[in-house]
Amino acid sequence: MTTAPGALVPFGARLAAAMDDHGPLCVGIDPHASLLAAWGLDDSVAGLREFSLRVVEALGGRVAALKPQAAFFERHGAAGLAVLEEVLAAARAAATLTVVDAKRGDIGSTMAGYADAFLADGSPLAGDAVTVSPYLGFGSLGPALERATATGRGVFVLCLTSNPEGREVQHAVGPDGVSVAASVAAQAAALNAGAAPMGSVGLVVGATVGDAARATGTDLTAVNGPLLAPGVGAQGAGEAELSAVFGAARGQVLASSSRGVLGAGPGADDLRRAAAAAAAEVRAALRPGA
Ligand SMILES: O=C(O)c1cc(=O)[nH]c(=O)n1[C@@H]1O[C@H](COP(=O)(O)O)[C@@H](O)[C@H]1O
Repeated sequence: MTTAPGALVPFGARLAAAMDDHGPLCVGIDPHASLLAAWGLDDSVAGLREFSLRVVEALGGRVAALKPQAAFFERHGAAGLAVLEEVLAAARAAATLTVVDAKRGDIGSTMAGYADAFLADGSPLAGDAVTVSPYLGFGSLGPALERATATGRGVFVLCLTSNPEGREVQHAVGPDGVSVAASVAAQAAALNAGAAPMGSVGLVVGATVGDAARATGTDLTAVNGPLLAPGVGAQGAGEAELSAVFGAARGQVLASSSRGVLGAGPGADDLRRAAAAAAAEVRAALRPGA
């Protein structure tokens, strides 16, 4: 891809390049208290900082993206948010894309506040993309979508989540006969139309959802945006599950694992080995022959 000097490269293009370079694996930074204990760290801000920065240090420049889960930082208040800021800056310095997993969603005027926090240039909490929730109506995400476009960032909209409870909302069918998930995917597809190599409006589709896309009439092949697939590793999904869920859409998938990789720590080499094994497994499912 050639780009004019100084031109904004959209998130979708940056992620596609990172997936080509490093394989389609994202590692989630989920500093559970139990993981901190297993690493010999306290469940404190100092432990949180040590854990998260060690993950960035070990895996920065080696995976397509890192995905810090905001809740584990927010639970420590301002000091925890300061650590999240540091983690995002460290990943940026390591030239590694970040997805802030915040799952935000609110009425449009408040969504603008979240867009300022997670998608604005100069915000210390802005990574390269953020996870958002469409359950106040897809249109309520407008301010985030506009801000992402303006700043070359991306969003991942929850579509078919990896937890079994998600079905009661996502599989529901509206008066027009279209499921909620299919409607979310179609609206993302419309926003990504014509983007190459792919657009910046991604979906979250869990690697554990089996045939949910077919069952809900959700056309993942038409999305033309990244499909973030959590559920690899600790939630039980692997090569077979990824192949079954994504089929012909597999080329757009960024598979994500948190505990499955983090549990191998604290040693940097152990983390790298676990990430490499996870990357090989997801590559076999998503890019066979690559
Ligand atoms: O948006 C997410 O990242 C997400 C969506 C989803 O459907 N399921 C899901 O597990 N996640 C997140 O992905 C991570 C999964 O962690 P592990 O189960 O440890 O790999 C957690 O941070 C979840 O919040």
